[in-house]
Amino acid sequence: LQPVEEKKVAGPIQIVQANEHNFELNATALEEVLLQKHVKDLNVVVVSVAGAFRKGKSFLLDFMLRYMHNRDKDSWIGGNDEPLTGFTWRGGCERETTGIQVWSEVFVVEKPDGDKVAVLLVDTQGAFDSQSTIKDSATVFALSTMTSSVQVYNLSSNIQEDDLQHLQLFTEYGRLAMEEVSEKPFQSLMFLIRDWCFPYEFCYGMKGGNEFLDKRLQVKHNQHEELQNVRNHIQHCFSNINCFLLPHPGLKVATNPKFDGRLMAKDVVGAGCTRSLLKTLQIGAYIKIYQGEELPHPKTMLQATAEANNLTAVAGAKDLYSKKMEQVCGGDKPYVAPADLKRCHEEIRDYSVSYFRSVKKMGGKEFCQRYQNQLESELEETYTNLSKQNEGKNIFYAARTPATLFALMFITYVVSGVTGFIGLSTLATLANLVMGVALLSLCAWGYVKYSGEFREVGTIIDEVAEALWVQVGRQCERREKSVCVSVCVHRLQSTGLVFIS
Ligand SMILES: Nc1nc2c(ncn2[C@@H]2O[C@H](COP(=O)(O)OP(=O)(O)OP(=O)(O)O)[C@@H](O)[C@H]2O)c(=O)[nH]1
Ligand SMILES: [Mg+2]
Repeated sequence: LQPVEEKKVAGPIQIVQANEHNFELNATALEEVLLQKHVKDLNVVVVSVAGAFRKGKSFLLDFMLRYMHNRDKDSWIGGNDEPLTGFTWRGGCERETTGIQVWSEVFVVEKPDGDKVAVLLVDTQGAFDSQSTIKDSATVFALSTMTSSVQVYNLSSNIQEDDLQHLQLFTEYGRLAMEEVSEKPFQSLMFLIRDWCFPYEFCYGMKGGNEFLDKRLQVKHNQHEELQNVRNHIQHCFSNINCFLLPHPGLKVATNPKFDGRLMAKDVVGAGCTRSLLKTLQIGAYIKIYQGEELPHPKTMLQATAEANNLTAVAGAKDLYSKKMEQVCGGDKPYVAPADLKRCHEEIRDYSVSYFRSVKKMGGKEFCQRYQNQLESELEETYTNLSKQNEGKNIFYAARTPATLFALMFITYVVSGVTGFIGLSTLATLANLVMGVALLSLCAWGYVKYSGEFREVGTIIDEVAEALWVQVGRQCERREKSVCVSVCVHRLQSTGLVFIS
């Protein structure tokens, strides 16, 4: 590839570079191509070719280049001895084109209405090669679809259902990155079917192609929903959809040169002539979106299905757990002893985990184990919530706060009486103050519980009362223990067997 500055001879320019599953835009190179003097003020028609790798995309673009150079001549297709040059293409099974390339020469074409437009040819990295992830393929396809006036979807021999499914996935990925999602986010799509072998059913070219496409994209009432969805999605994504059937180059092109590329090139160039220069430059903005982490990652079919299987099994197991626990400690069930609740939880948890394990899932052992761990921790969380709910049903538990406050009031009342009587007036005032606060808190707590307003205040009072309760409980326990120990010591001493100092 040649740098733009030294561009004397036209050639391919790498505008999107693929580095280790990351795509970077060479904005300067693109600007230089588009800001050439003779095209600066014209609308740009971007024609891009995308599809699976090794299917003759670059080869086709080179014929388009030939056509653009010789479109006034009759023999544009070139002689048998002329080697095909332009975007690099080659035979073999390994991928050739990477990232996105544009042809440095922008062709000025006059539309039938006399307006001039600049035509930019774009070659893209083939999808599904062995070095690209689904995300890489989706990114290249989506970027080229978003920025092109005509996206040529290069297919081999037929339109298969998986071709439509991939188109749906990739265009959805494109739509995600676009901010304003208008009804039809993309311009024209052309299915280009290479090596068409059934001219006796649908004749080669645009007419046969469109008839064939109508049949393929037809939505029927008795069709499965999945098939209808794919078709509706594609129809809703592009303002214009066409199809072109191309014969095998080895057989027909040589004998009937007026047919193949020329017709198609004319149609491609004639379509969607309104895209502006600005729109093309939006590639930069889109690339940033794809470099970020906001968009969901497209996945392989197996991975997506395995995730869906596992998530459904997790949801089923959780549902099972909730239903069974509902029967034990649901909203309308009375308080359960915490130990019993724990035992039930453990039984039901094991049951729902074994349900999860019994569901047939894709993805392998390790993958499923991850979801099982997730299920187990979610069940523990649900159990914690359920046991809190259960505690709330214990009326003694619920009465803890008012009981503590009452006790506090009673104690401070007695203390203030006694201290006042023996003349410790400061202590008596302090005790009175505490009693007042306790009374106020009790009133506030009662109001919160009755009205459901100011719940934060209620929570604070509950927490303070709980702390007091726990503290007093511990003190009592300690006292009980020390009494026990002293009783034991006393008994032992009285036996005369042990001497304890
Ligand atoms: N069967 C068949 N082969 C073709 C056709 N057009 C080109 N080829 C051959 O396909 C091979 C690959 O051509 P390329 O143009 O490099 O393919 P590509 O799709 O750009 O490949 P990548 O850049 O790797 O994605 C070459 O050997 C071509 O001769 C066609 O219409 N039918
Ligand atoms: Mg190529």
